[in-house]
Amino acid sequence: MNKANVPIDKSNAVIRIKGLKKSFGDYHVLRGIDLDLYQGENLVVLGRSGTGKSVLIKIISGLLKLDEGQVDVLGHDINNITERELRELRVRIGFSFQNSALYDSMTVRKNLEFPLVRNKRNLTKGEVNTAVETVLDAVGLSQTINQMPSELSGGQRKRIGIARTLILNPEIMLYDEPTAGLDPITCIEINELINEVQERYNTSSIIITHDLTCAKQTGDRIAMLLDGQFQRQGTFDEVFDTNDERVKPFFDYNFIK
Ligand SMILES: Nc1ncnc2c1ncn2[C@@H]1O[C@H](COP(=O)(O)OP(=O)(O)OP(=O)(O)O)[C@@H](O)[C@H]1O
Repeated sequence: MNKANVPIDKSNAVIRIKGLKKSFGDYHVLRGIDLDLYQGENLVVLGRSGTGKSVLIKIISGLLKLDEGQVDVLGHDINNITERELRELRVRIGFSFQNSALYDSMTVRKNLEFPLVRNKRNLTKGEVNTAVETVLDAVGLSQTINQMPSELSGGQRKRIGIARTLILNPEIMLYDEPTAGLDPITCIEINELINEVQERYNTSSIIITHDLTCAKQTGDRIAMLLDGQFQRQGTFDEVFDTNDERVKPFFDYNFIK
């Protein structure tokens, strides 16, 4: 699969992180993170379990306080922001969680309407319907509109979860292990969807994954978290062109060498 040729604006960082540190007691998880996410870019974050990828996402979305450093998201200093500004900022960020976080007792339509009705109260019924239909078309699942989540496959649930975040037209997408638990063909379809979202919605995304096929297919740039810092950054081939024993096993395991 060829990655879409989406223009990336390197003069415009939608997320700018400088010298970020975060510890829990004596455990120094993030030890001086520097990272920019550029407008239009898919940035893949790799790292072993427990290296702090989720902590990083939680800090970016204001769910966790940082200890030291500077984190700017869409022009807001996340450490100096009111609760109201933070709520408004979060609407501009789409989260795709591992478990898709759908409401089991609601149809696909109701699941998609929910964030819209909660965040944009003055929409007409017709506008809500159009938004639901547009976003379902974008994820290729128009036919599921009246189904319950329990009737969908894992891959379809993942798509509906992504549709539910897209319905608010986010500027930034944060994907937490988007292909975890899916079969290889569905993984490739989700990778393609991530690229379609980048193209169609003009989003800038951080994709956390252990899946190097996902990294290779979706990432314009790869950043690898090692010992609390992004010590390797670049294209997929640049990051893995190394004999570093902290890096090589990732590649060898994923591609069975
Ligand atoms: N609220 C918290 N209180 C104490 N320790 C925490 C807290 N949140 C995270 N940690 C610790 O920080 C470390 C990094 O956790 P994090 O969930 O970010 O890892 P991760 O890189 O996302 O791992 P995985 O790939 O397994 O999801 C872990 O050792 C975890 O136990």
